This record gives sequence, structure tokens and C-alpha cells, in this order.
Amino acid sequence: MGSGKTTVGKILSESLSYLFNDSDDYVEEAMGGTSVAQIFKQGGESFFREYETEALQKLSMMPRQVVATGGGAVIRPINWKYMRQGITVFLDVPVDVLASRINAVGTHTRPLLHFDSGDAYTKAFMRLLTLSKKRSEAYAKADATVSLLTLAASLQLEDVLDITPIAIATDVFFFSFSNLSRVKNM
Ligand SMILES: Nc1ncnc2c1ncn2[C@@H]1O[C@H](COP(=O)(O)OP(=O)(O)O)[C@@H](O)[C@H]1O
Ligand SMILES: O=C(O)C1=C[C@@H](OP(=O)(O)O)[C@@H](O)[C@H](O)C1
Repeated sequence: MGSGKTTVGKILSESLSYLFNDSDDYVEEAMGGTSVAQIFKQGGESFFREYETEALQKLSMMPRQVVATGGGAVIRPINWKYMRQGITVFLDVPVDVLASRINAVGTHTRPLLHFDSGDAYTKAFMRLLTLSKKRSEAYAKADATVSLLTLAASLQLEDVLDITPIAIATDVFFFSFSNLSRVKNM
């Protein structure tokens, strides 16, 4: 959540002349415009995960597109069957950066990070830390990991906050290119 999948994915899709899709948007459309936050409220996380899997299955049948999945899509093994129809890239962003970004945009669209009271940054940080530990093995299944810490070092930047989305998209492009031979329909 907040790693830049949408921001970077849109840049990548434009430069490749591919379509861009966001699996959360796809779920919301399939639910007649009900927001992800509302779906969580009405049916809980497992209900949302069912629709997320269905969305990934449908999206996996479409060629020439960049998909930003929800950050939790990695936790269901069945989702990998669909995501691996393409090249999978994990954007590895330090948790404090994720929490700052989420804090800046608000938590209303991200129910797992939304709390009715308390310090929003600290609560989001703690939840993101727990989730990133719990999911680390699943994220490691991606074809490529683009780590902002590694990228900052290679660009000789002191702060990951100085890395532009275009620089990240370029890195994702090169990692993806080296995996192209595995994937049909690109
Ligand atoms: N490299 C970046 N530098 C600065 N802000 C970024 C960067 N990538 C994303 N953001 C900002 O962080 C927030 C979350 O990004 P988003 O692309 O929606 O993440 P995700 O789709 O992974 O949840 C947005 O407000 C976006 O503008
Ligand atoms: O990490 C998660 O479990 C989730 C991430 C969200 O997507 P983003 O990663 O686009 O915020 C969204 O799918 C839902 O709130 C659950």
C-alpha cells in the first residue's frame, strides 16, 4: 500500500503503449461502483479477496497491459497462477516512506490502515510493519524486486525520497525486459 504501483505502473504503461489496469478499480467496477473500503466494511477482507482473485483471473487473460495489483494480492497462492501470466515486480519501499505517503493522502481508501482514533502516521507505520513482515516471503516470489534503497545507492542519492517515479519505472522496465522471454502475449 503506497509503494507506487499505480504511479509507476501508469508511467510504464504509457512508455510501452500498453493499457494500464488497477485490480482494485476492477473489483470496484465488478461490484457496481462499490469502493474497496465499503466492500471491506460490508463483507470483510475474505469477501474482498474473493473478488480480487476473480479480477486477477480476468486481467490475466488480457495481453499488453501493466497491472497494479492491491498490495495484498500476493498472499493467496491462486493469485500467483494469474499474476505469473505476466512479469511480476515487487516495489520494495521502506515502511517509514510508505507510512508518510499514506499519511499524506489519507487512509479512507485503504481500510487495513484506517483507524478511527490515534496518531494516523504511527498506526499506519505499525500496521505496515506487521504486514510487510508477514508478507515478505510472498513478495519474494516476484520475478524481480526493485528496492528503493538499492536504487538510491546506485543513483548516488542520499535519500530514497529523491528518487523520481520515472527513475523507478525505468528500473522496472529493465528488470522486466530481462524476463520477457518467459512470457507469452507481451
Ligand atoms: N516515487 C515517488 N515519489 C514521491 N511520491 C510517490 C512516489 N510514488 C508514489 N508516490 C505517491 O505516493 C502515494 C501512493 O502511491 P500509489 O502509486 O497510489 O501507490 P500504490 O498504488 O502502490 O498504493 C501517491 O500519493 C503518490 O503520488
Ligand atoms: O495490502 C492490502 O492488503 C490492500 C491494498 C490495497 O491496495 P493498494 O496496495 O493499491 O493500496 C487494497 O487492495 C486493499 O485495501 C488491501
